[in-house]
Amino acid sequence: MAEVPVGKTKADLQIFDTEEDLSVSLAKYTAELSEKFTKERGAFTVVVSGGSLIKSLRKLVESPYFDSIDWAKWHVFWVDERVVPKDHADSNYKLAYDGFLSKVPIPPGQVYAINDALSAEGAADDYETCLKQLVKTKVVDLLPASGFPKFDLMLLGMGPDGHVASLFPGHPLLNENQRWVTYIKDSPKPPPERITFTFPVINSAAKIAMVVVGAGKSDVVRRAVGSDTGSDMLPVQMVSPAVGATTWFLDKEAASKL
Ligand SMILES: O=C(O)[C@H](O)[C@@H](O)[C@H](O)[C@H](O)COP(=O)(O)O
Repeated sequence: MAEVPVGKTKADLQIFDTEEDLSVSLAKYTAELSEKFTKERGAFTVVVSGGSLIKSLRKLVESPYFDSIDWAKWHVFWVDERVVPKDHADSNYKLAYDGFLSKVPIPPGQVYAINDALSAEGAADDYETCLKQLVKTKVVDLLPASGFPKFDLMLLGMGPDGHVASLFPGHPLLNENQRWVTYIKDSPKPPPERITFTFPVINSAAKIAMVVVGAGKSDVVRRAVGSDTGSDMLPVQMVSPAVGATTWFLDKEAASKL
């Protein structure tokens, strides 16, 4: 595993021959963190994105992880969600439920979907209120230095334009530094209305896994973890945990321009 400078911090870089190999390693990494945080905190707070990431979590529902993980300690959140009903084809909840959550015994009350009856603004407020409550009850950790929630693990994907969560290149939301959860109504990637964690929350996480697969992302991977810094800072280049660590899981196509 190589350590490379990314933004202000260093990140571990793992490159796999195939996405299949990547998914095996991602399951091992996640299971080890589940054990560590469950032991340390009595809970494991996991944040997922939408997109291809969910498919790459498939090994967690297989042996040996299905049996060894203490699923009852898991609390699952979304780094971003589309403002659509939970049974809509565009829903990140539905994607994660169908591909992962329906196959593991996480207590349903510990799976924090957005309130799909609300507007984008209302759903962002509601999700932030829910997180604040969970910080109060110490289910979610707090990073005292930042005053933002410190999730144990964020499993993030990256778009071919370098977006993470629903934080898109050049968008004013990149500079949001007060809110924990905010909303966007003009997402360049459809559907347009979404809610998203902000950078201060992402960068307060204990561990971040950036999971990126395919040749279509190789240029942005080079900008993000290579020496090619370019002019404008891409959202993915702003992923820079204050006290935590980032691990990149790349297949060889995504890493082909490094
Ligand atoms: O709701 C979303 O659109 C996602 O959360 C988004 O941020 C995603 O993670 C990236 O776009 C990567 O998606 P792919 O891995 O499918 O390219």
